[in-house]
Amino acid sequence: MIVPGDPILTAAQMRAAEGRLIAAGSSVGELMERAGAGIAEWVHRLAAGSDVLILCGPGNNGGDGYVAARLLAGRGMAVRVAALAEPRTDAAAQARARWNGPVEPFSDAIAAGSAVFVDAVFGTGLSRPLDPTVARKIEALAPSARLAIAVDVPSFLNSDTGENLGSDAVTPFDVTLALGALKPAHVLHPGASRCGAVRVVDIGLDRADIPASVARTSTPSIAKPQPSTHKYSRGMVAVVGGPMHGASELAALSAYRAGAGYVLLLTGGLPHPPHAIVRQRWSADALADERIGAVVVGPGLGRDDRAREKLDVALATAHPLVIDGDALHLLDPGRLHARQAPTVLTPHAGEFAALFGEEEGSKIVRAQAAARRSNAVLVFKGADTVIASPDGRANVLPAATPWLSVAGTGDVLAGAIGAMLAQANHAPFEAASAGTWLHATAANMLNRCFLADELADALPYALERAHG
Ligand SMILES: NC(=O)C1=CN([C@@H]2O[C@H](COP(=O)(O)OP(=O)(O)OC[C@H]3O[C@@H](n4cnc5c(N)ncnc54)[C@H](OP(=O)(O)O)[C@@H]3O)[C@@H](O)[C@H]2O)[C@H](O)CC1
Ligand SMILES: [K+]
Repeated sequence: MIVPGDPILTAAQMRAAEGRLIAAGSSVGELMERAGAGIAEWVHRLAAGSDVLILCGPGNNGGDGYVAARLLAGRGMAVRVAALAEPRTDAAAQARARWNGPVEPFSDAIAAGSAVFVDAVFGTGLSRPLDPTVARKIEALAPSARLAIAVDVPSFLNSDTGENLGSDAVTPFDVTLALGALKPAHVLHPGASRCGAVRVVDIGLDRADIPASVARTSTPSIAKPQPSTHKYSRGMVAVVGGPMHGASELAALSAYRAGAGYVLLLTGGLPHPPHAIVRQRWSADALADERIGAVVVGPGLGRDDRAREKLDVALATAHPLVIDGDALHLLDPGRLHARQAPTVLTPHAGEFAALFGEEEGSKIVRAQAAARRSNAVLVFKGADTVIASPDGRANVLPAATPWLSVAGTGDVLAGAIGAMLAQANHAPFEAASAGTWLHATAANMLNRCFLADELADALPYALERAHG
């Protein structure tokens, strides 16, 4: 159901992949040549004849910069190079030696500026916060240039976490050329919002040979109904209601709009449109129907004893379960180990911290750890939503429109995931990834101040894209 997306590698995984290429006969110098050639190609295309300033650091990121400078000058472009420090690796020293032009001191380069700024100061080897004067200099150059291009990652970002190790200045690049593969800094905030357009430059890594357990979510492949399909095989979703009727109504509507064949809303409300939602009063045996493919509990549930009782009933069923909103406040994640059926949790940052604490590590690492601890699929929501499975796999959703930050969109997400989960053969990680993708894609299509109801109504258009 989910087509594997672009892999996202940590610095250690990149070094290991590089090591395997070297063991197979390549040299660091060759890899640097490929990286430099890829960068030169992009810079040549984007600079359109403008003069270029390349800032080089002491490691192999700087080495890539020297190679790109040589190749761009060879193509007749006006290139200036400035260095923060002398090269400290053999490959970077060789690349520096093959650059025939002058190397300006760092501070002079800043003063002169340039139309196109290429940041090759630090890449995956950044190991600590930047010296404030260095940070300020890089951060001054990027906005003053017509075009700012980062080699591998903007030099003030922790590649593994996306954390800003520069000053407090917000310095967005226009383009980031990720070498060999995406890194967490390209998809996790605040890093993701500093990278601009991210393009992966091929440096010869064999896709089959690099870890694919963490990837950017790609377009899912969701099956269309067939002539033999009936409402229960499309998926029956039960939404457990509570005192906030609107929230559970939204989740129910969204489950239909994401393709469910039957939606049961367990609430005390009187019938009202849309009449397709089957409303039934809550009772302890309301979830006994074996045809139910997924239960959504949490939107509008409340946090009182009655809500707790409903959550307990839902947890005790053998149905796949989406636990969202209020139910996350009532949940002891340790209890989920006893469940045989799949469980999906959809916390935002505050709910995540309340459930799992403020652990160290990137959002990906924290989501993976929480998934393992709770034996549930985690949808760790935010501008950089991470979906993690207890088996270690994780997907990071490409950035969605900030217009999603409006009441009710979480309820719509819970319903969409419920619909995916209820369909036959949809494993929970794939269902959660597909549901979040549909939700973000529908929001991107609207891309204006929409109501959560309208977001639910837009889901079929996103679904059409996933039908291939
Ligand atoms: N992995 C690959 O497949 C390839 C990667 N390439 C490029 O190489 C870089 C990674 O290169 P590396 O040399 O490991 O690291 P960096 O260039 O990012 O920088 C390391 C040097 O910078 C020093 N450092 C680190 N943090 C700071 C800081 N805050 N202030 C000052 N100096 C810092 C570090 O010093 P240490 O004291 O920490 O050792 C190093 O001297 C990758 O991003 C790609 O661009 C290859 O070109 C191709 C294959
Ligand atoms: K860089």
